[in-house]
Amino acid sequence: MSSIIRCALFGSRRLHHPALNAVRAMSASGPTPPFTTLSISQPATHVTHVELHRPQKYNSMNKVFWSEMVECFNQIAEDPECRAVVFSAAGKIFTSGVDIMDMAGEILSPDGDDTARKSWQTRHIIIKHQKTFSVIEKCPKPVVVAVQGPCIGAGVDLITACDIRLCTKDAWFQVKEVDVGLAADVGTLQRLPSAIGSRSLVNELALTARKMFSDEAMSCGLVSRVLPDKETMLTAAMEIAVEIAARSPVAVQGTKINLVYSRDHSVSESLDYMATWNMSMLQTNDLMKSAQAAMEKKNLKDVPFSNL
Ligand SMILES: CCC/C=C/C=C/C(=O)SCCNC(=O)CCNC(=O)[C@H](O)C(C)(C)COP(=O)(O)OP(=O)(O)OC[C@H]1O[C@@H](n2cnc3c(N)ncnc32)[C@H](O)[C@@H]1OP(=O)(O)O
Repeated sequence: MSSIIRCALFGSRRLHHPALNAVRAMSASGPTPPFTTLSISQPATHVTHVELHRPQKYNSMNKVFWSEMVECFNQIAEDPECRAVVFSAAGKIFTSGVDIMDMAGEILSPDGDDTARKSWQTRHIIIKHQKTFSVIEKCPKPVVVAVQGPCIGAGVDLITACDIRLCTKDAWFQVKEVDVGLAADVGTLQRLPSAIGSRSLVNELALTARKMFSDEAMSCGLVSRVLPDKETMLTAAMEIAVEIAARSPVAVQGTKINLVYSRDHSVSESLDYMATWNMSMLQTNDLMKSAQAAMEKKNLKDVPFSNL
């Protein structure tokens, strides 16, 4: 386990279920050093909570956020203690997207003596920023995201890289990029179509930048639940994360990896990948432990699975 995550975890109270107690432990007072935009805690066994913490700046994404996310999720991916993640944002606004004041210089004035060099540098910058959300998808631990209020621009890029999306009744989503003169370039156009399922709706949202409110987000499948307020939503997110974390990490992480793979490949390729995956993963002790617990009608939360 990395020193940053360890410090974050052991610095916070170690609570177990029920989810409500865990949610109380989730209200962070500020970012967890050395991070300056993220607060990390362990509200329940094997569950890591990552909170975007710039509420005074509408949780906008400044330069340091884009690299801290990569550092944070790479550490979570490597942390055998973590089996599920809740991602949320402090305050009343989930995010207002990219921090326009902090980021404009980097995006609009790339270094380079000529167009070729400036273009090369710009390409490098875009790819670097794409990694900020791709790390969520590449992390084998499932990520439950909880959205309250506005989720704008890069916020949509972020949530579409997560595995399970919940929101509050007052949440709204906006693919804002065309309003600020650019085509969204860090994940929305690539991931939103499979998150929603209707190409026509994705096209409408991305081409007009109209706001989509929580009832429509629910009916089109962008979120799987709408909760009345933030506390109820965080409780629900925690309950889901605790359920996931109670199950075999071999089964859970294999499921996430194969779900992501099958989204991007044919059924035939995905079945082939699955067979290769499970030819070794079926040899886990967790299979027998889980089957025995099912036969004995035992709660999986009481079955000890080794860390992966
Ligand atoms: C290579 C990287 C690629 C990444 C691309 C990402 C693209 C995007 O994210 S596009 C979206 C960019 N964001 C916006 O356009 C911001 C939209 N903001 C809003 O819609 C509203 O501000 C909001 C709904 C969040 C809040 O509305 P409210 O009426 O409550 O407040 P305002 O008076 O509008 O704003 C208050 C001050 O906050 C400043 N602000 C808000 N958002 C941002 C932001 N993203 N970046 C920087 N500053 C922001 C706003 O300018 C006001 O400042 P001031 O006038 O100094 O009080």
